[in-house]
Amino acid sequence: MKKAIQFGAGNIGRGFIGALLSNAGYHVVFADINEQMINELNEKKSYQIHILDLEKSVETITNVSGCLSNGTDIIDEIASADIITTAVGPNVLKFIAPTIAQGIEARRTAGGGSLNIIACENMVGATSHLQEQVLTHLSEEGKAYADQNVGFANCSVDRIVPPFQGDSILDVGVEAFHEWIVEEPKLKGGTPEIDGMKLTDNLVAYVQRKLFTLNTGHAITAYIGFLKGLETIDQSIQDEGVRAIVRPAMEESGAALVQKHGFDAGEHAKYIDKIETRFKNPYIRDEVIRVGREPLRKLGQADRLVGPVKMATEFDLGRDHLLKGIAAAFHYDNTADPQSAELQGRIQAEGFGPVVSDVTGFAKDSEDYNKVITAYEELKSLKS
Ligand SMILES: NC(=O)c1ccc[n+]([C@@H]2O[C@H](COP(=O)([O-])OP(=O)(O)OC[C@H]3O[C@@H](n4cnc5c(N)ncnc54)[C@H](O)[C@@H]3O)[C@@H](O)[C@H]2O)c1
Ligand SMILES: O=P(O)(O)OC[C@@H](O)[C@@H](O)[C@H](O)[C@H](O)CO
Repeated sequence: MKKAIQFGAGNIGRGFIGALLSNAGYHVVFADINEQMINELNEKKSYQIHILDLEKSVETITNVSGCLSNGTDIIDEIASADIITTAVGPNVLKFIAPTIAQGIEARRTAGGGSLNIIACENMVGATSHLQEQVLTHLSEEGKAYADQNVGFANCSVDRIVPPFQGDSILDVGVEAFHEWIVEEPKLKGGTPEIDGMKLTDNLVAYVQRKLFTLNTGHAITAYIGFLKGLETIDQSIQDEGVRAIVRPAMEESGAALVQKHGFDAGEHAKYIDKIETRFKNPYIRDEVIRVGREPLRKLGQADRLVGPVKMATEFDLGRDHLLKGIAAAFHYDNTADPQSAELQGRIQAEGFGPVVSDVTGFAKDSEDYNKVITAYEELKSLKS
């Protein structure tokens, strides 16, 4: 039987990618540092996915097991796997890279064949980033082997999967919508047959379309909602004041995406409509603190907030609402989130202006910089 390793037995790992792989006939080994989750997977060997949408249903996922990602068994698992996927968070890829490299070396020694690795993270070029990290841990022979036998394919991954309270810690609650688009030319040893995996040779367009529309709108909904004292995404997007920033922000990034990648403007407007409907889903409880998590990552220069501003700038297009969204992110003050605490600490210690320039790359007194400073002041009136 084919074997898949899914690094990260969290929401998207169990709620989407692991499930697709299991349904495609793979035995799925979830690799995680969460011992309780791993023990439970090995004991129950199955879990349930609750589709929480207008039409509800329950899907049972079988043929799964668990393995500690920081133990020793994982090396043998990698040596004999057909596909490796990850959903651990972009900042964690560097921690799993040495393990993947050891597994590739073991595979080489054992004379193993082709393997594909796909990092399913909200980040442009996540797999290429993982590949760079893995290469630093490989011997020269390991690098040559990987070059011949290991495909590192980027992807775009889309399904809203917030934390869920089920009968077992393994159960997940998901929206019905899902989209996984994988960069076909990078795959090695033929294309794996996985229902629900779409293939493209133009991945950057699809990753940016998703990250700069859904995740842009999601993050701005979370940050403005948080400022207004709202708890969930659906509450926030139903608030007219929040929607009045989020919708035009998605339209601004949309105009830039249409210019950049040649998407059909009418189709893109429908894509935005669908995303807004997904945010309004009343059957899932998605807290603004999950969607707003790690604000420094989200403010990164290729990420969902600054990324579309740069793209709009490239085509000399409007970006005022995106800039308001950036200002809202700088207001995100949640002591339970280490990156929020770091951001607020920096603003206190260094002053707001220097932090804006440093984090966003907007030059002091540039148009975008000045608009963020003004919006930051204006948004103070929303604070609950
Ligand atoms: N949840 C969603 O709606 C969603 C949708 C699309 C993409 N994503 C992306 O998927 C990734 C994971 O998000 P999530 O919501 O599933 O997060 P999550 O916190 O639910 O899951 C992350 C998992 O990674 C595990 N982990 C942490 N360090 C690890 C390590 N060193 N080795 C192995 N496992 C480790 C954690 O224990 C956890 O189980 C992120 O990049 C996120 O942007 C999430
Ligand atoms: O996972 P993050 O922190 O990059 O972003 C939070 C949410 O926007 C994200 O998880 C979405 O739910 C997901 O990208 C939907 O496909």
